[in-house]
Amino acid sequence: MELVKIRRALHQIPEIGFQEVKTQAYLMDIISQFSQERLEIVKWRTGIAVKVLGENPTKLIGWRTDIDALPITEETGLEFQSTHPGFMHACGHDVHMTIAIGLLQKLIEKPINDDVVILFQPAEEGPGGALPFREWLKNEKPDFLPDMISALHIAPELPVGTVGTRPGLLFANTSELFIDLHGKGGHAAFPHLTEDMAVAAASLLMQLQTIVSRNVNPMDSAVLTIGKLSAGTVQNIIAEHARLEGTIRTLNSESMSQMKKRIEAICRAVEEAYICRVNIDYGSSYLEVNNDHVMAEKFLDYASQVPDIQVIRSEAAMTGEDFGYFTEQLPGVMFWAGVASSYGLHHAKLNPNEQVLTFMPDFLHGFFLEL
Ligand SMILES: CC(=O)N[C@@H](CCC[C@H](N)C(=O)O)C(=O)O
Repeated sequence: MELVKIRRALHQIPEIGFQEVKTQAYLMDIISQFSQERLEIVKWRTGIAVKVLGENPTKLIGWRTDIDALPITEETGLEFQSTHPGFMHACGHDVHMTIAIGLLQKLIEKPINDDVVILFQPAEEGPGGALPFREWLKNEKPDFLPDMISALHIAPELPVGTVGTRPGLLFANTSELFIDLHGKGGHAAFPHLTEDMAVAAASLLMQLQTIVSRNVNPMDSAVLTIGKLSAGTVQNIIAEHARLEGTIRTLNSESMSQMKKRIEAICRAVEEAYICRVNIDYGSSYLEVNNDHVMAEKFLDYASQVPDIQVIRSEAAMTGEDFGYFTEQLPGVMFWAGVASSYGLHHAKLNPNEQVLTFMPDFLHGFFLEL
């Protein structure tokens, strides 16, 4: 199968978490074109689990790919750009899925001893598919729950052919953050008769930015990003509603609770100061990704012996990944795979180099032989 063609087809139909209907149908169609002799397939919501039976299995090896996209309007200008206005595979999950398809093909053509399950998991960007998928496998399809699991994430800043990971903590603990402010709006000419939620939100945004610099231990690490701020309706009406949407990232759950306490205290103070109601919703949260030491070292060792592959020991990053729910209960390893794009993850011009598709399935097949 031509992987570039598959990646481009998937790139054209980006869908957000739990709406990956066309994506699931497309993947099912591709999977149905393979010899079915060694395959067992189950669907879970918009996801799929495909088991490839091995020659002489002693364990079930898992590979996870995420399948969802982001609400971003693509600006790459590529001939195969998104056909879904306002949505884009801006985090590389189209590349992840294609690599998984390539791996599936390799495993069918050259079965290994062990069984392998490939999980096509929805909703990584939100609200999180890993935890409910894991629980469903445990409760409903225990034969599809792997004994160990691995996954990759594209890294635009790394050259193609470079892979990197580290034993232990790789990615942060995350929580989404949605804050709504409600007050009395009114005519732009009579501010003294209103409570302006645009001003309250602006003040709140600035105060939230003091949490990392003033409340978090400088020897620890944390991020509080407000990615979206909206207020009001038109230019000459004082806003009665404002909304901040963001994310909190820490390296452990204690720092996460401490940051939430400070957010709540600041919101209470804003309520008082700006005479309004402030409602906080933490949306979904992800556990940190903790790589199993043995698997990560095995991966680094293996990769360092593969010709034309450069290996780095990565730093931990404040990225979030619901793959953390797999590493919570299973030995697992996640790694970065370079795709040399001048625009990064979550950017409307992200353009991963498709060269990665030419060797990654083989590389993973080789890694599975080492496990
Ligand atoms: C790999 C990656 O970019 N993951 C996302 C996960 C987002 C989780 C959630 N929606 C949040 O924003 O907290 C990331 O932004 O790191």
